[in-house]
Amino acid sequence: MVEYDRKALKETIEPGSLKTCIVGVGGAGGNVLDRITLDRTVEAKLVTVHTDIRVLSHSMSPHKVQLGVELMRGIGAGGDPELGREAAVFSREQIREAVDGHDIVFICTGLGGGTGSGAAPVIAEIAKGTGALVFLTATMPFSFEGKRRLKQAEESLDQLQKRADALILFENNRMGELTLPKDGIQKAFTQADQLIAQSLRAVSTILSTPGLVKLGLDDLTAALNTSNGRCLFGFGEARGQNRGSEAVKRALKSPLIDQGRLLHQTKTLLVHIAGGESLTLLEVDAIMKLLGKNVPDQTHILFGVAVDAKLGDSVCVTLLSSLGLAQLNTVAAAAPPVDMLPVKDRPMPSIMDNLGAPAAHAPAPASAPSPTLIPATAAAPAPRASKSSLRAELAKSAPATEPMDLLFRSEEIAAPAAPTSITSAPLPLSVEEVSAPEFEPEPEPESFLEEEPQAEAEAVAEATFEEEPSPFADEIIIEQPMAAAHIPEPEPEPEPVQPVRPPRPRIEDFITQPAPRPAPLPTTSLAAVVGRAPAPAAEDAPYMPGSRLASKVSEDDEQIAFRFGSEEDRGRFQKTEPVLADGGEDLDVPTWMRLKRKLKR
Ligand SMILES: Nc1nc2c(ncn2[C@@H]2O[C@H](COP(=O)(O)OP(=O)(O)OP(=O)(O)O)[C@@H](O)[C@H]2O)c(=O)[nH]1
Repeated sequence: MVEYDRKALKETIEPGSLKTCIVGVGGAGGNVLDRITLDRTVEAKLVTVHTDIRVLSHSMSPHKVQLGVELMRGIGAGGDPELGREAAVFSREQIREAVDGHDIVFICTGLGGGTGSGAAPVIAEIAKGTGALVFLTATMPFSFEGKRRLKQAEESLDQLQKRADALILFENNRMGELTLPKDGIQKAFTQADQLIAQSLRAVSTILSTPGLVKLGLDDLTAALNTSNGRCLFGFGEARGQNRGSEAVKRALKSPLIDQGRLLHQTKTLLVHIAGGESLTLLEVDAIMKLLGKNVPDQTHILFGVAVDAKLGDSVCVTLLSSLGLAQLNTVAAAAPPVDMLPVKDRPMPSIMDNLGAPAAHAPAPASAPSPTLIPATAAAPAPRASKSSLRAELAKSAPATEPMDLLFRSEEIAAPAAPTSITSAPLPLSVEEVSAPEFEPEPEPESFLEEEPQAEAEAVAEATFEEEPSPFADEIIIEQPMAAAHIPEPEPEPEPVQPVRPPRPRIEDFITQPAPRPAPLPTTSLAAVVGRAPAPAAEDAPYMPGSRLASKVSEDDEQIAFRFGSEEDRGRFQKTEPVLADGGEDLDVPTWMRLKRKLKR
């Protein structure tokens, strides 16, 4: 019999020995982090990062990083992922400092906006660079938020897929169903945040708590590995006499698995059972049997059990899987309610039955396919359930051969490991597992971090803060000749035009009062000219500098043709005959000069 050396296990992997960091990015990520901070149930460093200083200052998390301080000046990314990305690249050193030295980094965000969608892929890249395992927990936008947000979310997701080790995606649409329509959006968000926080807690517990039957990153990625998949997550906790079955029922009630209906479609389901010292094998067996009635025979069940004294007399059941988006929508619309599903009389393979079986790795008979359990063990007569704890039962009844390898996979964790590399992080994970042949080797994503931060920042600052051309610019230029046209005396030599933008006229000036006009001219003004001529109706309108009206030339003005006097400076064309275009403008004269020289014929 293989002795289960509990002390040895404790010495090698104390709960919490894996250092975990949770980074909430942007508004949605920050909200989830606030929830986790309030709950105080996850042992992790909590860091909120945001471009928006106001939101950041209200965050409850103990660590905060303001992204792109000089670049963004504390203002949010305004829904532009490009700005979010640039801000994160700008603050890469602060991000690295925050996540460095952790074995697992969870990045939690809402996709679709600017900061989360833009910064999360950069943060994922930085975190991976420190050697951590990177998990992304993200929401996809509500459909009412429009196609642009969805597109931004999908583009960001694409970048994240190349950088994170596993993605846990939630549909905000589905989480909106957690509340009654009358409850209001605030409650919908709160519920959604609670669920996300719960899933983060569950996943970090699964990864960091030493288990009797340990689940690792490979199991997690297998459960979540569906193309364009959305997370199916259920969690139940119960105490008391029927705590096992009660916990399963609660987990199945999760709206994210649609009262258990969606489990009928999943190919892989991760089941994690955790309890205090009093957890019995009988309870684990009963939980798995109950679950067996809710999943198809072909489902690949990844199964883990952990005993954690902190749980006291509680039993917790976590269900984790994923389903493709299209499938999710069709199933959710078509599947019958769980009550209407035929109760399966198929017996679930019993963990109790399996204990003590010599042929541990014998495949299940083809005629009786069963949900694949890890560890998969062959059927054997069930030992009588006793009141003793699960550990004691396992230790007593486990065979002396290979199965214990599987049951105590956590022993693998004890292998000495350099802390900086992902593959050597103290997880039951090896290079071979990561690059298993069923996974297509993906090309390395292009790095966000190649440019020097300062150069990048300067380039962005230039691009970001350059003033937009005034919509009134052309009118303003046209306005100048209109005023200058009435100068009776030859002007002094015009100054070369400086590339200085004229002050932008304010809209109020147009509405309430005339904008400041050029200095009054000694003889004529446009008003005077127009007054002398039989003015068309439109000309009676108040003078509005910058408007099209100001540049409009009446029939009479047409006759005020443009002709240069002999003393006019025509530059290098001084000695040639002017080339006159329609309206009498000399096209040989530079435009800026010509426009200032409209003279009465
Ligand atoms: N579940 C949940 N989703 C949210 C919450 N707030 C926002 N979202 C979703 O997350 C998306 C991004 O919103 P924010 O996180 O506010 O945006 P941001 O990433 O901070 O980006 P900017 O505001 O543009 O700087 C939205 O389109 C929503 O779908 C929240 O509190 N809970």
